[in-house]
Amino acid sequence: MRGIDKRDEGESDGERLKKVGYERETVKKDEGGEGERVKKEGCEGERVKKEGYKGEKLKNEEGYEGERVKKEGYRGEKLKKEEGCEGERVKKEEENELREACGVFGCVLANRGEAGPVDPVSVAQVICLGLVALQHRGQESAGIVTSEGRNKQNFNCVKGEGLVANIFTEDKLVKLTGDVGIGHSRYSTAGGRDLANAQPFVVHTRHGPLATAHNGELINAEALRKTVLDRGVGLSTKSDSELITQMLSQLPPRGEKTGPDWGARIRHLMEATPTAYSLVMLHGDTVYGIRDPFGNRPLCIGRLMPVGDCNGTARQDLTKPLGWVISSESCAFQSVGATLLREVYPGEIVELSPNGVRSLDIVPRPKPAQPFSEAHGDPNHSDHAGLLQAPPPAFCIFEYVYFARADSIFEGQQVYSVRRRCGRQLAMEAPVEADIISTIPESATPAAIGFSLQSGIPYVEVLCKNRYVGRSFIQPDTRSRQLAVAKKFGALSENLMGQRVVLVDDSIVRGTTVGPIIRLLRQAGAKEVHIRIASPPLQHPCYMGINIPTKGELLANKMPFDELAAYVGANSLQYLSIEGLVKAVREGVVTRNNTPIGHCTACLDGNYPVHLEW
Ligand SMILES: O=P(O)(O)OC[C@H]1O[C@H](OP(=O)(O)OP(=O)(O)O)[C@H](O)[C@@H]1O
Ligand SMILES: NC(=O)CC[C@H](N)C(=O)O
Repeated sequence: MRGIDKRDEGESDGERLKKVGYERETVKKDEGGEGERVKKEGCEGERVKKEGYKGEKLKNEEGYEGERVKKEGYRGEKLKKEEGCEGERVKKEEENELREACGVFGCVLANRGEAGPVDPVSVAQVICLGLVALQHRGQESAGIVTSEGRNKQNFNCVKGEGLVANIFTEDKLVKLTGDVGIGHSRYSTAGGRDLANAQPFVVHTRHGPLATAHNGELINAEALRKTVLDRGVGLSTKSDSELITQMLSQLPPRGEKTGPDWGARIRHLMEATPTAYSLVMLHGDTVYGIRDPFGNRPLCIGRLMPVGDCNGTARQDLTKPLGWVISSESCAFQSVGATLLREVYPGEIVELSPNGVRSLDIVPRPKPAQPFSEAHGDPNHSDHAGLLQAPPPAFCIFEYVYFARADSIFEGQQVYSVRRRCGRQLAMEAPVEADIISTIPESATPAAIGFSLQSGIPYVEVLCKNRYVGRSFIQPDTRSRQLAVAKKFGALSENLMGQRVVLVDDSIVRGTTVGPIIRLLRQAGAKEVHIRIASPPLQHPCYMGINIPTKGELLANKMPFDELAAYVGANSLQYLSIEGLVKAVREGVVTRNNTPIGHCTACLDGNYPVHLEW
């Protein structure tokens, strides 16, 4: 067996967590403030204890001082109803790619008090670096908004179209002053791709400016939009994210007695829309992190740590965080010098302020028997007991398969490890006699390695990837898409000449990639090419933040599975089963106290986590 790192095999949970930097927190005083941190065990930190909805006492979390702590058109317009099945997206040429979700990022510098001098940290720089690390999630536009504190009536804001590094040049970053801010990198799912729809969105409220950045797509955006417009509030775009910002600027149903009650406002929003969103929201000197009750999109919190001097003589206390960061994926923490604190729980509202991190609330998932509109229409609705009967979370399983960066951590496990397990599982489900196992770089590489480990067939690279060609292609026609594949890959002919090759990919969407690559390998001398896909067939559209082409364009829907191999020119083609994928994912999930686990597999089996009311 060549080219395989076997060190990872057979490791314990603890070893794995240690290796990936996942923290098992213990009570520790003096973490960026006076309070004690909540003891956490593994991925599932302690849920806040609540005494009623308003005025509840919340346990301190992270150094908190006090005791209390696409296009034009909406989803409905984009869909055409089909008899007896969920709506299908209206075909739009530029929507035909499997495209990523957006990336959100936020940063707050700590109130250091007597802690002594620290190296200056530019929040704008931190957010910019964070967005570069999240670039794979969205490449259409990006934005950063910073705040200079509670009493300022304006935010600093820079937005632009294209890649993060091209937008945030030095001259732009210096204008983004302030010790707190949020950022966004976007792939559109609602509203156009242009600058008008770039995020964060900013509105001026009676309590000063408010900014939000959103990853996801509201399943009931059309109804919410109507509600907002019926109140006489105008919207400047068709973006569901602007809608969120508008809803947050409104008073909660019970009003506010002294100043803004952001917890109540956010909760009101969450009760009005169950999924899909992970949000960062900026007001004054505080960033709020919000994850929808189904936890469909990822969100995690990190500590921004001092970096020691090059000569090893630290000029500052390395144990005290410089601040806190919040991100769609933990991969961004490494880039900014932060460590993962924990993931935000499904339904949780967290507050990151100069005093630390605290959990404000956890909003339950609506019970399936209870129509969603009834639950949120009732002002007395605070059915925490109902949590037990609520449906399980629905974290997007495709984050593991394709979207996320392999070094990110979800549910206490590294994405890379999950992908490798998928490859192992695939080798068990769909073995094949061959000489070498290889990958279509790069999301599929861990799965190919897993396949190799399981089968005992060596892993050998057969494709050279041009690193300057982007991850996904937005090409207007089939010829451009096929040439795009040729532009991206070259064959390593000496590695594959006369070989029976098993080529592992993470997914097939339209089949644009796999066919030309098979031809490339055959022309380079491959004797046989067997395709193994480390995910089940993609057969249904996603309405929760990922642009998946129409049903009719998905290769898996075009013909019976046993005809696919011949269609793409492979000797054989097989997919991982849904059960196999779920098993590979859940094997490494770290939970606490029987906290429910759940994943959204709607794009694979059509089981959407919430009944779609159209
Ligand atoms: O069937 P298709 O329509 O061709 O789409 C599927 C392909 O798209 C993705 O590659 P991409 O280049 O986006 O990402 P990667 O480099 O991260 O693997 C994915 O990894 C598949 O190879
Ligand atoms: N991909 C996403 O998460 C998109 C967020 C939001 N719906 C938008 O279109 O801007």
